Amino acid sequence: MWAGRRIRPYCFPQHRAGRAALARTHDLIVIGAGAAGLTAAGGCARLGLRVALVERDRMGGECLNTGCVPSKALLAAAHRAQAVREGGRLGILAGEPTVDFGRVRAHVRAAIDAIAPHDSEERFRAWGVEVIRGEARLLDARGRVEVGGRVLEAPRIVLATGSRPAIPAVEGLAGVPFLTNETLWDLDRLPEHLVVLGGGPAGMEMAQAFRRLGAAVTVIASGRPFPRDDPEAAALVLDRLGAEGVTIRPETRATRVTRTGAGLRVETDGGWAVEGSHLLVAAGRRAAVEGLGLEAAGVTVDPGGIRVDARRRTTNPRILAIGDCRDGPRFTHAAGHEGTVAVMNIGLGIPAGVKDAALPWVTFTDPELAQLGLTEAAARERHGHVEVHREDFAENDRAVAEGDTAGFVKVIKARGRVVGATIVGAGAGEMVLPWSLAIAGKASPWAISGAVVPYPTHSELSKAVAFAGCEPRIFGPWARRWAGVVARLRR
Ligand SMILES: Cc1cc2nc3c(=O)[nH]c(=O)nc-3n(C[C@H](O)[C@H](O)[C@H](O)COP(=O)(O)OP(=O)(O)OC[C@H]3O[C@@H](n4cnc5c(N)ncnc54)[C@H](O)[C@@H]3O)c2cc1C
Ligand SMILES: NC(=O)c1ccc[n+]([C@@H]2O[C@H](COP(=O)([O-])OP(=O)(O)OC[C@H]3O[C@@H](n4cnc5c(N)ncnc54)[C@H](O)[C@@H]3O)[C@@H](O)[C@H]2O)c1
Repeated sequence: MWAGRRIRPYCFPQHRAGRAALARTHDLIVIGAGAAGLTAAGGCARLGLRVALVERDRMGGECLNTGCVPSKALLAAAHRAQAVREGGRLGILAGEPTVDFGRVRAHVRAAIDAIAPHDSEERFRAWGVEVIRGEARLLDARGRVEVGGRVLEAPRIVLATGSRPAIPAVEGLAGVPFLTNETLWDLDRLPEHLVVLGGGPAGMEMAQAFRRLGAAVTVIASGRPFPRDDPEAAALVLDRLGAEGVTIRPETRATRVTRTGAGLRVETDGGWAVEGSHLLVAAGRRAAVEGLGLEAAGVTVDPGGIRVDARRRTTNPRILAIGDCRDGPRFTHAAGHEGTVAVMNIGLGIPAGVKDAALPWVTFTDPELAQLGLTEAAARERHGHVEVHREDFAENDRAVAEGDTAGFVKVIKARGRVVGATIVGAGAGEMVLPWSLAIAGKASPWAISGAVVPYPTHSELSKAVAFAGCEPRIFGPWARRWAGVVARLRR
């Protein structure tokens, strides 16, 4: 990719001797020890750079402590409860499960504790990272950072400060005790009736988890639930949630929240209202940039987060912003990937950029909802004419044998290239890899269709949908003509 181009190293200028270089305490300062910051700090330290990693709270950030890990652990417990409930369909009669919420919580805690050493201070110190506990603040545009009275200085800074829950402007909300992903895990009993504000992945995953654990759940979403996903795939998940008893009010905006004797009451713009015991606000995110000194450092913040280019440089090119704090998609794998891009830019001087074309995301409801690249609608808007190939789970022997046939794989091509894939169904998240490679141009549908895939697996769906696109060529006029010649020679 870089052949023939003169590479201007984007690494620390060790060659620049003199006062400024000597005053520098580090080669790189990383602020925030979540998925993004840990990847950047660890990678650069392992290349031999002097790295400071500043964290004001828990190592591992949101994903480990209040996001992906606890939510997936809670969903796992909820899915077990549902499997017990639904066993009768396959002849296993167990009835309504007893949910011991204390033990569910212990399972969630144990999952966090088991993964925590991976993100621990000890692990990063062993790689040579100086882990500093405290709140960091940029002092100027030159690369000076203050933490607890100590001033650090480095030629490059990586901002990886993550995001916080966005609290919508709803009358009365500030006056009632509501939950967010930061406090949800402290609940010591199952809510009787959880009202969820927000129909994105965070709200919908928790809606299904709490419903399956036995709570009544109502979701209020100001727009279409799963707003970024393929509507047909989203409808399939919404149908399942509805069948399980989750009440969903789409296109409904919460306007007022008041306390009631036992809980709270949420009023909405349509005049409809609901009373619940608990309220979970999962209405999007805002970049965590308060008090960070961005103005002094010449770093611009847009409404969606810190403004960055493809290399994740901010408006101050010495300062990169990666992960949830910048404007863009907010996922752990995106944060980690951007950490790697930072290592390439800062550690190796390679001007690598982030390519979003094959970005996957998965919502871990049951059925799972996975999207890579463009949805069908987005592809039509961008490319005009598109080719769509689809295979239903109902056609897959494994899905039939397991009695779980809701779902499909849809692959979207534009000008012969795969530009997007939607997978909804059991284990959809585990099926993204071939399509990620196809969108990145590293595997062709032809290669996927020719792979030998074990029977019976859901992976056969990917092979089948790839084959559907190749079928006209395989059994087309040229192949038939050639087969005719071969047959005539043998007759
Ligand atoms: C409920 C929920 C479930 C999720 N599930 C998934 C999932 O299944 N898959 C997925 O891909 N994504 C998921 N996400 C999104 C994922 O958690 C985030 O995209 C990811 O954690 C972002 O990582 P990050 O490193 O950018 O930020 P963070 O993990 O938020 O880390 C930022 C760190 O910076 C620290 N910090 C901030 N300011 C300062 C400062 N001034 N000084 C020092 N330290 C500072 C913070 O304390 C924090 O530790 C989920 C999110 C939520 C809310
Ligand atoms: N499986 C995953 O990868 C996963 C899971 C959870 C969260 N996340 C990430 O975490 C972040 C946060 O997720 P999220 O679901 O909170 O955000 P989101 O932006 O995806 O969804 C926000 C939802 O809140 C609704 N909303 C906003 N204001 C409202 C109001 N006043 N009344 C009613 N509804 C309102 C919107 O209509 C939308 O449905 C996202 O960036 C997401 O990518 C990822």
